[in-house]
Amino acid sequence: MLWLRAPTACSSMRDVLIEAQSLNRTYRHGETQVVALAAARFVLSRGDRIALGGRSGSGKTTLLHLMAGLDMPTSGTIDWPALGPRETLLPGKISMVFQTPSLLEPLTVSENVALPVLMADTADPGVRASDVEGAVSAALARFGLEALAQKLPEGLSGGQMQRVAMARAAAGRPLVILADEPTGQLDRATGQALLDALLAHVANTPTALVIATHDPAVSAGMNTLWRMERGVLTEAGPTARQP
Ligand SMILES: Nc1ncnc2c1ncn2[C@@H]1O[C@H](COP(=O)(O)OP(=O)(O)OP(=O)(O)O)[C@@H](O)[C@H]1O
Repeated sequence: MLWLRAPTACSSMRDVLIEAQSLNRTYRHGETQVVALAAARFVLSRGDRIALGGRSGSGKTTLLHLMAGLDMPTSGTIDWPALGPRETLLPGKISMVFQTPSLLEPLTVSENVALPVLMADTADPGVRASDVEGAVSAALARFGLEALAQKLPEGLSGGQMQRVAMARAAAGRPLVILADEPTGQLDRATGQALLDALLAHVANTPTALVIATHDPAVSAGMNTLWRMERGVLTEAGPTARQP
């Protein structure tokens, strides 16, 4: 089933962060084609909390990369009405937590968290250095990383690296955070703590979250379920959290 949640009367194009129509992504291996995303339609609005479920290989990473503007569709359209052109999205307006380790090895935890905030600020010279420091300190505190701030990634556990990646994605307060199975390598308690910190960080803000996950506990923390099945995206409905 294809679907589109159209902007409602009380929402406007300023509320629509990402909108896609007939979005396709096909990978080619010589003569073979893999349809990773087929005719997807969706709207992501301010404040949305989306859990993106689906089996391994169903197309979740492909969808997240298209939403972030990291990849181009084979056909169809994707737009960021409230965010601007694709080349301006990362890392200030949209941030990504990748499935695989992505910290920069020569930089400390603190520097890794600061990097996207600094990169985003280059487009906004009005932001002061103290604002960057404040954003980094707040993110380190939020994700329980203060004691690790001066460590290099090589001295961290996998779970700690994932916390740093999440703090890095959240520090600059982007309008969209896309996270690709951020708790996949963590035990349940650690994963829940990471999700709780993220939800607390974005509480009462317009930031929209889309989290690809196989973890029912993560899905339960979101408001809406999207499901991928062999490249087909459906909205599976509200989670238990939704009134
Ligand atoms: N760069 C690529 N080149 C060729 N095929 C790819 C590429 N990336 C993904 N695919 C294929 O596209 C399909 C969707 O992959 P994708 O990584 O988006 O799924 P996923 O749901 O994120 O999987 P997982 O849960 O295992 O991360 C799979 O069949 C995969 O093999």
